[in-house]
Amino acid sequence: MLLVENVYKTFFPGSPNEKKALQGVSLRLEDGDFATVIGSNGAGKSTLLNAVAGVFPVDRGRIVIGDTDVTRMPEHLRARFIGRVFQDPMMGTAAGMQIAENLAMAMRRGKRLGLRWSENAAEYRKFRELLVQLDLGLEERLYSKVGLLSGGQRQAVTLLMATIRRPELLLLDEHTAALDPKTAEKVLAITDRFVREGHLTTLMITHNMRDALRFGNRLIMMHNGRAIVDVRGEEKKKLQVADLLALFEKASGGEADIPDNMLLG
Ligand SMILES: Nc1ncnc2c1ncn2[C@@H]1O[C@H](COP(=O)(O)OP(=O)(O)OP(=O)(O)O)[C@@H](O)[C@H]1O
Repeated sequence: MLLVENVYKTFFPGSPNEKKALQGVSLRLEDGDFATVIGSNGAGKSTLLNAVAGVFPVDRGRIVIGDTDVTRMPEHLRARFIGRVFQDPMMGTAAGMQIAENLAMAMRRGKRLGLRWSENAAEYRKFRELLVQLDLGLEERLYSKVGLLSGGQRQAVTLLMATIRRPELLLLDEHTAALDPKTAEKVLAITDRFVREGHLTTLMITHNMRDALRFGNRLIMMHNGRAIVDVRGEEKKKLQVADLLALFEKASGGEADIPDNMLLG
């Protein structure tokens, strides 16, 4: 469960560069909810994910993950509840380490690495099985350095790392935007499978309206630092891109610019 209650965040307050990024955003995800998040450029989507992850303190409001009020919890402690995948495939993995070492690190999130941490045969068997699920042939490359993988392969490994120990919450910030369309499709399919099978509570930012409609059981639209539309279930299933554009227009009072990359999706 994720509760975001009336959260505000202003960057550089009181200065000429003041930016009100979140202006009373509220939303609640139930266990297993998979919400896609769309919105115009600068709507506050990434800021929302960063606020939830604890990258910076919020000015007002409350954030609860599961049973824990994390509003004042520092990012490194919050990390034990959260799996994250960023847009940049270089960010989630350690390039100089093997795939197996990266996965071993993710298994021990927040714990000390034991002396024999890289020699656990049972664990390596498990890694191999998990890599088979990705269907990218990576099970044969357990000992390859992650830096040698393609962007899509790296994102898939990052996704595995983010979910290898079931997180209370999975945050995906345009995690396929930097990939070519075919690879993006593959990583999205893996994402969808992991989220469904793990019944993971998930927030996925996307610029692609089609993806926002195809995936998840909830769709949240942000504008001016607020969640202005929240459709779910059957209502979401019936939505088409044209309906989404109309909703966007109406909910933003006609003032939101729809980015081209959102339309192209
Ligand atoms: N760390 C920061 N310091 C200062 N301003 C920031 C910071 N992070 C975000 N902002 C500003 O807050 C506003 C919201 O940004 P945010 O990145 O959350 O939007 P977004 O909806 O993710 O947009 P996009 O689709 O363009 O990525 C923007 O005006 C942005 O410039």
